[in-house]
Amino acid sequence: MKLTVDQLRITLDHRPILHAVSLEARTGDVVGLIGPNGSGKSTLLRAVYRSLRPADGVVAVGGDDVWALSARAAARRTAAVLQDATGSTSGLTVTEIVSLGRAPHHGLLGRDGAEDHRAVRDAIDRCGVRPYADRDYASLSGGERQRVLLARALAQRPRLLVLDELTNHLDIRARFELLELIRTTGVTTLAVLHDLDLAARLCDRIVVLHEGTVVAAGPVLEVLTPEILADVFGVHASAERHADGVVRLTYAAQPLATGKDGRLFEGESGLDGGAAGGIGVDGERASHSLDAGTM
Ligand SMILES: Nc1ncnc2c1ncn2[C@@H]1O[C@H](COP(=O)(O)OP(=O)(O)OP(=O)(O)O)[C@@H](O)[C@H]1O
Repeated sequence: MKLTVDQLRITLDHRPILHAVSLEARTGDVVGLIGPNGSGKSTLLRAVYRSLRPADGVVAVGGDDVWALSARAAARRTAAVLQDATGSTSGLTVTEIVSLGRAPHHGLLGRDGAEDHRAVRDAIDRCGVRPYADRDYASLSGGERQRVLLARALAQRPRLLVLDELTNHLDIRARFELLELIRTTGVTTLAVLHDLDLAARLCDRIVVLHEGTVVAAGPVLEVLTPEILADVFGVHASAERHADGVVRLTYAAQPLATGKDGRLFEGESGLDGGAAGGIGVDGERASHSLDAGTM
């Protein structure tokens, strides 16, 4: 299902956090949400999965405003995997946790039917958690837990998947496996990612959030430009599609220099003060030289 966020404004504790944010994820697309710490990514996700009501603006999934749907109806469409969001899991096994994903589909009696069992079995197998399906969830490692939480989300058979730093605890192989899995689900996905290389690999499109405003959105190579990477993330970097079809980023060894007030000095990125993103860029040059290195 298509996700549309239109002119979303969110204020928390009298502080405007999101300023008229608009974005779109077409049906089946994997859209990456990137931006520096505190730029508003998690807040935006909370609004998308209907845990935070916006002051203004609309979040629509499949064309319906999520706040016009019941919480249950919205949960049948959208599943979220959040950072360290385990909820109340004490004493539950992995299979029981994954089964919780079926709750929005249950009738009044709340009993699991054949379809529920199939969805749980499928999700457990797809996410590779079968070897510890009978273990106490609390006894799992961080990476194992993250797989289980993805399995719970997939058991929900959502039409929109919302992921907040899903790959945090995962080793490099597990990251690739999980990202590949997400791509093969065909479910529309909005994923917050800090690792820009992973974002470039996983995503059809990328949205860059900076200080609560969308400063760039579009296909990976159109968005991960040296100017955006310097202006928003404060690094010298460039993205390039390699012969194997994978987009990789090359970073300079050091970040851009910052002044005493935390503002970025202009390095070699050729930015001017009016560049997209709005970080103030002083006219001075960084005093150090930047060696190009590959990560
Ligand atoms: N309940 C709240 N009251 C006031 N400010 C809040 C509240 N929750 C979050 N914020 C602030 O909103 C801003 C955006 O936070 P958010 O968690 O959405 O950022 P983020 O981009 O997800 O950051 P990170 O990459 O560090 O996880 C931050 O400055 C944060 O301190």
